[in-house]
Amino acid sequence: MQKTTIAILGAGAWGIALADLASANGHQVRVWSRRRVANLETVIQGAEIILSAIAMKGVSDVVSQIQSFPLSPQTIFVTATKGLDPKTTCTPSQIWQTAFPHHPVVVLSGPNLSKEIQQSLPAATVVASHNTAAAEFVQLVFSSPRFRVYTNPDPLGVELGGTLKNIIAIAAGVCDGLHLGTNAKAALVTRGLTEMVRIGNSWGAKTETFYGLSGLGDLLATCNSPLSRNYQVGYQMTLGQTLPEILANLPGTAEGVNTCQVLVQRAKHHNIAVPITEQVYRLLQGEVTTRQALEELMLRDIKPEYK
Ligand SMILES: NC(=O)C1=CN([C@@H]2O[C@H](COP(=O)(O)OP(=O)(O)OC[C@H]3O[C@@H](n4cnc5c(N)ncnc54)[C@H](O)[C@@H]3O)[C@@H](O)[C@H]2O)C=CC1
Ligand SMILES: O=C(CO)COP(=O)(O)O
Repeated sequence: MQKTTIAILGAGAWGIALADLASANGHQVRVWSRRRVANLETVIQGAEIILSAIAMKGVSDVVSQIQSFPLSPQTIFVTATKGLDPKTTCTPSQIWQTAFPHHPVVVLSGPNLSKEIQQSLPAATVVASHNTAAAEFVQLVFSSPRFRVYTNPDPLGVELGGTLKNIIAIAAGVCDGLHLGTNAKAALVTRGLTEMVRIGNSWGAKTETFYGLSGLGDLLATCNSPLSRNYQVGYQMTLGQTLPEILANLPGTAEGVNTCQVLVQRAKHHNIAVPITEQVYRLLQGEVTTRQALEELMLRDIKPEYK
């Protein structure tokens, strides 16, 4: 394909990994971060794709900065952030789409631990949009023999898969830290997926999306890897560290911590049962120990598997 100009916003682990993938495919890549000298307006000038790999806490601010700059009407926005806005509970793609209603917005999400991608290990991801042509264009830009990119027409489901699994990954870290065994881990991940589908459906996402790469795929990756920062938060809580201590030493962002808080609010408001999320929330708040959280989950009222 022809050379594309891509502006990558966010020079964290994921922004740099995506920049390297696009550069390796011969595209012209410019990276912006709040800590670099490059000016945001200059970086996005003339870009055919603006890809955001900014942590959730910075998304709204960067979106409003970009709103004041001139843009080509063809510019495609790609969002790779996995979080929820604490004020509005909106997803990052909803924030981008509201700010730029006439531009295509594509969600990029999948089982993509950046450290493995930086080691050139093979991986697959999903690009999802209501604008099929835009998703196919982004698919071409990033596809390579070591990065297999699928398209999907359910951006909300793809985005929520990547966002909601972070909470289950915290719980999985607890499960491994307490040495609860393989049966417990399988039960947690499976019931976690049920919880993700329940939340996703109430939001308007499709069930089948959660059984794909961006849902089950990302859940398997992050619930089974010490490379996942969210998993690390849960694991280290079993070692008796406090949340502020863990976060102070964590390499990068664990979005699940904030997502959990936002989700508990939203679930209460919409009357959705989220027992695992609730226990992770109470644990992060210091209201229960890891053992008490486990006990609360195991002693819930018995019920049918699907209801
Ligand atoms: N690292 C990974 O394996 C993957 C991460 N993600 C997601 O990508 C996002 C970024 O993750 P990482 O790069 O790993 O995190 P990181 O902590 O390494 O980097 C975060 C980036 O966001 C920027 N940022 C933070 N607050 C900001 C603000 N207020 N204004 C402007 N920029 C701000 C930082 O400067 C940095 O460039 C997260 O939502 C994460 O869930 C998604 C897939 C894989
Ligand atoms: O989302 C990820 C891999 O797909 C990265 O997970 P963590 O944010 O938990 O490190």
